[in-house]
Amino acid sequence: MKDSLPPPRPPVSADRVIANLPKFYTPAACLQLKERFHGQVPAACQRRSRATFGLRLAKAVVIGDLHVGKTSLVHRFCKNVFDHNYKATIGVDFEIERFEIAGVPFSLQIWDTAGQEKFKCIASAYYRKAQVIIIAFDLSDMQTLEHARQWLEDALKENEPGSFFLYLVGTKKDLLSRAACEQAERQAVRLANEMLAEYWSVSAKTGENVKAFFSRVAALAFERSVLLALERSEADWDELPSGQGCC
Ligand SMILES: Nc1nc2c(ncn2[C@@H]2O[C@H](COP(=O)(O)OP(=O)(O)OP(=O)(O)O)[C@@H](O)[C@H]2O)c(=O)[nH]1
Ligand SMILES: [Mg+2]
Repeated sequence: MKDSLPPPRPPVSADRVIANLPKFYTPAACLQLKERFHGQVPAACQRRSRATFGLRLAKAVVIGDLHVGKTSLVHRFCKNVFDHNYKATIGVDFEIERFEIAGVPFSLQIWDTAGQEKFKCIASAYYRKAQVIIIAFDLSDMQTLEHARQWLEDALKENEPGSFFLYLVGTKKDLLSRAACEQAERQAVRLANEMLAEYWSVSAKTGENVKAFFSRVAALAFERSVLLALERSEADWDELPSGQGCC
């Protein structure tokens, strides 16, 4: 009997433990202004807090022009590395990052896609059923921002509007002066508002805002999945024997 139990999961690292809703980058373009989880979320999680929850997962897909820094962003977050050399992504790649949010295990499956046109048809097959779409552009090459709308259209071919959280992320912040960055951000925030996206500026090279960004992504996806689960089956949820619910 004892042998059939799955081995216990190693604890998540301290910087993947999220107790409160991480803050937005700018109130000018954010998905939620509030700084706490929805009231029902901590309560629901606490009810099951001592249970061994089934692992919950959200799918996040990173898209955007070639060379904007999608792979670098994902590698900085998942492996804490940065490579100056450019190696184009072929098709797609993915990483899984484990979090503990409000005491509950939650994972982010991060799909890193190729920006090169010739790989687009392979990559777009992986957009489906994404809870999160991250459109990356290069702050030092504003042409890549102009293509963000097209990337959103591509994502909408595979997903219903409103079924995913949308983030617009300006990369390579380290390459710009403060004034140049502010100017680029003004343009990006305007577009983020039109697209109903949350805006972030990051640098994979220095690591600036990378953890904060992905923590925010994971926490908002988690909150939505708990609220949806509660909405869908409040009754089932309450009937589950302790230890078998999600939250
Ligand atoms: N200075 C600086 N360079 C960066 C940053 N992020 C990425 N780069 C560089 O930009 C180049 C492209 O980065 P990638 O992460 O490979 O770009 P990508 O978007 O994944 O490209 P594709 O896979 O072809 O779509 C590489 O030479 C990186 O070293 C950053 O934050 N700062
Ligand atoms: Mg890449």
